[in-house]
Amino acid sequence: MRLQHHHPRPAPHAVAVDAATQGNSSSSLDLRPPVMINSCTGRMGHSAAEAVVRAGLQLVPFTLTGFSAGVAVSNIGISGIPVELVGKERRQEAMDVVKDRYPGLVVVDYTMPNCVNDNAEFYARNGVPFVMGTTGGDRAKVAAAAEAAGVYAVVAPQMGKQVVAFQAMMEVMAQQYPGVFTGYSLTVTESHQRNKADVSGTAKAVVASLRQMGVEGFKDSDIRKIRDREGQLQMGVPEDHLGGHAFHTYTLTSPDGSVQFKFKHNVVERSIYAEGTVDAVLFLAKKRAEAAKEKVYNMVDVLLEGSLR
Ligand SMILES: NC(=O)C1=CN([C@@H]2O[C@H](COP(=O)(O)OP(=O)(O)OC[C@H]3O[C@@H](n4cnc5c(N)ncnc54)[C@H](O)[C@@H]3O)[C@@H](O)[C@H]2O)C=CC1
Ligand SMILES: O=C(O)C1=N[C@H](C(=O)O)C[C@H](O)C1
Repeated sequence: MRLQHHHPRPAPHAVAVDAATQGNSSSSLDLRPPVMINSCTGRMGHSAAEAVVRAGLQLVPFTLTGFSAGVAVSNIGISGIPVELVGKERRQEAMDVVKDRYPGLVVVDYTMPNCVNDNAEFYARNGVPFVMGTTGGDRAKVAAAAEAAGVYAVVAPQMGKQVVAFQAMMEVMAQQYPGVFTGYSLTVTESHQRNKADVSGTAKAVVASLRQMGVEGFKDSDIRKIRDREGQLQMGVPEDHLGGHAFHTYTLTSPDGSVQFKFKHNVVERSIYAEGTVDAVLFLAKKRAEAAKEKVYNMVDVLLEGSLR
């Protein structure tokens, strides 16, 4: 494994451009941090890594993986950049190397719901700011780990600007008109690619706002999760996007059935989240440079600050 070898600190092209045009001040470097993405082996991690490169930020050429030691997997390439895979058994060693070679880095996590808390605690313990894009886990514990370590973090199940704006609108509606949908019944259906492990984190967030608007008796487990091809096609997912989509429909019906509201957000592919991820990284770098008192944010905070491009 190349981790053992000493490499001179790289001079990333994007940072070098900044340094040349902005007088090489430490703040210009801080505001465009190197980014480590865990895991570039996954669909979302791969897409976010491409967006990082597109944005001219330096992609750290190491990525944590869910593969165990001994499993034969080869390293991967992101937009022509070779990225070395690091199994869990060597992740601390890798993080020590990465922190040394890429000072000021920000970490992005797109892994699996079952490792959200372990990963958040790992980043917090290492004092590295992180964007937790992975859904699931105990979200309060993720925030608590970052707070306790004094580490900046954006924790959000949804990074897509326009969907985040919809979430924000629902939060505002809940604050302004609590109880407006009292007595209404709710159904929620979401469809994602077949191997999405958990129920939509975005749907859960929107349902939380709908509860504040008066919807009663609706549990997260009532969200209808579609993962089969037939159900996906029936919901209107284009056939060539069965492998990468996020369709959501929320239906509110009045007690006598005379009024119905439907909210939908349908996304194919992953670029909307990947671009939002870069915005979250830049937002965290800014918060760190400002030494902001608040440490833990969500994407609505990023949107409200005008930091979503
Ligand atoms: N916040 C947002 O806007 C979005 C969030 N997501 C969420 O991101 C997560 C990942 O989604 P996908 O990329 O589609 O899944 P995926 O299954 O394609 O990728 C997950 C990757 O994580 C790796 N992994 C598993 N355990 C790991 C560990 N302990 N350390 C490092 N890597 C590990 C796996 O090997 C796999 O390559 C899901 O929770 C999904 O809901 C997805 C899209 C947008
Ligand atoms: O796994 C996905 O794909 C997505 N996950 C997020 C979620 O669970 O809300 C965001 C979006 O729905 C895509």
